[in-house]
Amino acid sequence: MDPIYIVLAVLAAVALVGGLWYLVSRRPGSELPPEVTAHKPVSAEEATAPTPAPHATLDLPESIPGRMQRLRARLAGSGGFGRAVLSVLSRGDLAESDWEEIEDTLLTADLGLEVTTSLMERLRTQAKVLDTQDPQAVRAVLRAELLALVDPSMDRSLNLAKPAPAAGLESGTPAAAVLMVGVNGTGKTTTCGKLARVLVAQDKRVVMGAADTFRAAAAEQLTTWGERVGVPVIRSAKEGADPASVAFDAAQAAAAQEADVVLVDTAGRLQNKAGLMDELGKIKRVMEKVAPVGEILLVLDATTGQNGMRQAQVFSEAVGVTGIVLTKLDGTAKGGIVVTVQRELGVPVKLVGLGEGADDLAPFDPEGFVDALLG
Ligand SMILES: Nc1nc2c(ncn2[C@@H]2O[C@H](COP(=O)(O)OP(=O)(O)OP(=O)(O)O)[C@@H](O)[C@H]2O)c(=O)[nH]1
Repeated sequence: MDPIYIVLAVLAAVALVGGLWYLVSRRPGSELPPEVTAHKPVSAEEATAPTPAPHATLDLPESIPGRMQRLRARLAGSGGFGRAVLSVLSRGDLAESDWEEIEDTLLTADLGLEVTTSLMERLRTQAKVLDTQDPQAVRAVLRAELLALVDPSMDRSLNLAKPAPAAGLESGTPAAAVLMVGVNGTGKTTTCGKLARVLVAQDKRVVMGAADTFRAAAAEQLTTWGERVGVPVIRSAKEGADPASVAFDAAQAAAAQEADVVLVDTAGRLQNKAGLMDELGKIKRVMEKVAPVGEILLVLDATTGQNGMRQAQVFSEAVGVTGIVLTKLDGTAKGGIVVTVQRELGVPVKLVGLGEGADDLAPFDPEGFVDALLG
């Protein structure tokens, strides 16, 4: 064949393949997914507007019995100290070295000196009157003592009653407001998302506010949770925007939408107590232009032990805490922090976080907790 015909045939084949590729790449659905295209610039008004709840199938929590069973198993993993004390007590005829072993175990579990001392005294008294060879009797005594320390009489329900509107509220009905406070990294944003998920499953209408304006990723993280559970998120486009203004917008949007609950996430990075008091106090004050804030949850990382306790004190002085969320209980054998934090702050542990998963948040149940500690 003449070489000119060969060249022409090759050119024609190249043109045909190129044309086909162009047509296929223009077909609907073959464009890049939106998350890898550049972000459209957002105005401040657009950014503080609620993100629309998507209509796609929403992510709902696992059934309650399934969730509780899984959580109990995970909690049992954090309960090393209950089982350890039980096994020493069951030896019968305890020598001084056995009592020292019990004391060390209780202190290591973050029960604190005062609680450990009084628990040791009570256990010693009980051991004198009790047949410590009987494992069931020993277990019953230890269970009763631990339960008394955890205090089942405390009211652990979340205050989600609809508040009376403040005088300044122009329209709408205010939602029950929950403010999430705590040091950075303790799990505030995650807890907001997990809690929203539980409330949505209870048919409550929820709005979330991303008042953690310190870290842009925190607002992104909350928005992702909002999309998963079908909850609008109020946020600001600007990193470092005034958190109080975002919290106010969230409370007002929730009132306008007649939502049941508004959950507001905050930052916890302030270097000093005065700054923290100012910021949290201001957030609460401006939210109360819409309605009183019924629940201020202090989120504490259970693995931080006594250091976490110091932070807890600062937060509770900065803003009146009404309940504690103890996160990361799955990652510690120091379950004693439940007792310590309740005694020091005088407020109940209301929720516990037992993992990073969306369903790893549970109401705190004293009996279930103590049983898990004892294995
Ligand atoms: N194991 C475990 N991890 C948790 C739990 N709760 C939260 N986390 C993880 O802790 C890390 C921090 O959680 P965030 O929700 O971002 O914490 P934050 O307090 O909002 O942090 P800042 O936004 O920096 O203030 C994340 O990796 C979470 O997945 C829990 O109960 N157990």
